[in-house]
Amino acid sequence: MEDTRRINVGILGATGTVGQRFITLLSTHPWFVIHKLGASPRSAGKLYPKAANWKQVTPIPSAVREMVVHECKPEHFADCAIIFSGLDSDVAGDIENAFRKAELAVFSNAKNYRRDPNVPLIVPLVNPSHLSIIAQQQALHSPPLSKGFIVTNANCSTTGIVIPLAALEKAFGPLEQVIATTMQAISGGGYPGVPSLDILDNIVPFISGEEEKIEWETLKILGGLTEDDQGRKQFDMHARSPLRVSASCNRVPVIDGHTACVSVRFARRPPPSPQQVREALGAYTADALTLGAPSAPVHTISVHEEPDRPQPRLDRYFQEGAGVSVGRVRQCQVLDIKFVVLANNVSIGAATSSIINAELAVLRGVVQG
Ligand SMILES: NC(=O)C1=CN([C@@H]2O[C@H](COP(=O)(O)OP(=O)(O)OC[C@H]3O[C@@H](n4cnc5c(N)ncnc54)[C@H](OP(=O)(O)O)[C@@H]3O)[C@@H](O)[C@H]2O)C=CC1
Ligand SMILES: N[C@@H](CC(=O)OP(=O)(O)O)C(=O)O
Repeated sequence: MEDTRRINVGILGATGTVGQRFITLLSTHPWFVIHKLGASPRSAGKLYPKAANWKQVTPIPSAVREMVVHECKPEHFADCAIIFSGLDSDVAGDIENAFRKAELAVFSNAKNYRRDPNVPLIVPLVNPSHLSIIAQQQALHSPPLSKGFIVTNANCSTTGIVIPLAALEKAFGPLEQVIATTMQAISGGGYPGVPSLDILDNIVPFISGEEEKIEWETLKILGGLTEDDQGRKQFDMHARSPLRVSASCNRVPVIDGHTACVSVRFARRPPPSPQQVREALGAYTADALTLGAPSAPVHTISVHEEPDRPQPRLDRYFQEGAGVSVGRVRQCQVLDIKFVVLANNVSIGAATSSIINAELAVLRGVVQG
């Protein structure tokens, strides 16, 4: 039977890089209907095409061409069941909290609440079960909430790295050590981003705060959600694995698509062979797909045999940007296995993850339409 649900959604930061991707994806979504748009006071009151410096390859969808942009105040969004946030992190903390307090369900791309012990940090192709902490977040809020909550998705580089790691952990047990070196696209910094004179003909070997985020977020995502003696849920970074992560981050002259070279040591000895790793990665199916999330990719990981893949220009649209591409799986002479992974930072690294997270929350009955 056809699923005919229609759920009104609002987009905060609708004029930005991630906000534009939200609009493009949501304009054809089977359940979600774009109902309200929000951005800064500079954009508020303007028709969307006047407020946004549209940078997508497809035109502004007709659904938003006549919409007026609002200030990001909950009263303008009261008739939305879901709020997607692509807000600048300088303002996301206070605004998202105000929306939660107003009993709105917020799905955020910003970093502000990722470390909150009652906020799930969800890469939808990895740990959707962490949505179960929402009830505790609502109960511990002052005053307690019945519908409002915040769910975050991960940093875009973390997302690309953690998906193959989850597949390896599922197939071969706990991981002990991970060393990752990223080559991150310019779009990761939002628009206009790094000045052209800094990034053309160049590599910038520093992205503020990025290495710490990859090293910490990976542990929260792959870690377990355990209960203490009083039945209180808590994220246990090492419940499932004794993992330690080291990241080095670089900005490179690529428009979209974050690449990472990753080396892994497994806890179990002997470790799997490169061929076993290839097979496990290719066989990985995210629970989000089996649970019925409409935006979940049919194939989570594309495994390349060619020696020169993945490449951002060729592989960033795999599964419309919702899957990740892995290649160069081989033995590592220091740890066990090494490979290269590419993820579309503005799709599965940002808007697509938020959208799948919201779909999963709807399927769990945490959000009502
Ligand atoms: N780009 C990426 O690949 C990824 C980004 N993220 C995160 O997503 C968020 C958005 O990133 P991105 O789209 O790149 O950033 P942009 O700078 O492109 O967009 C920021 C958005 O925030 C709005 N904004 C700024 N100030 C205010 C304010 N005072 N009140 C309300 N709205 C405001 C802007 O509105 P206006 O146009 O009116 O100024 C704009 O819509 C960030 O937190 C970022 O860290 C996460 C993963 C990946
Ligand atoms: N810092 C990332 C993008 C980003 O905004 O990350 P975060 O959501 O963790 O702040 C990049 O530059 O590619």
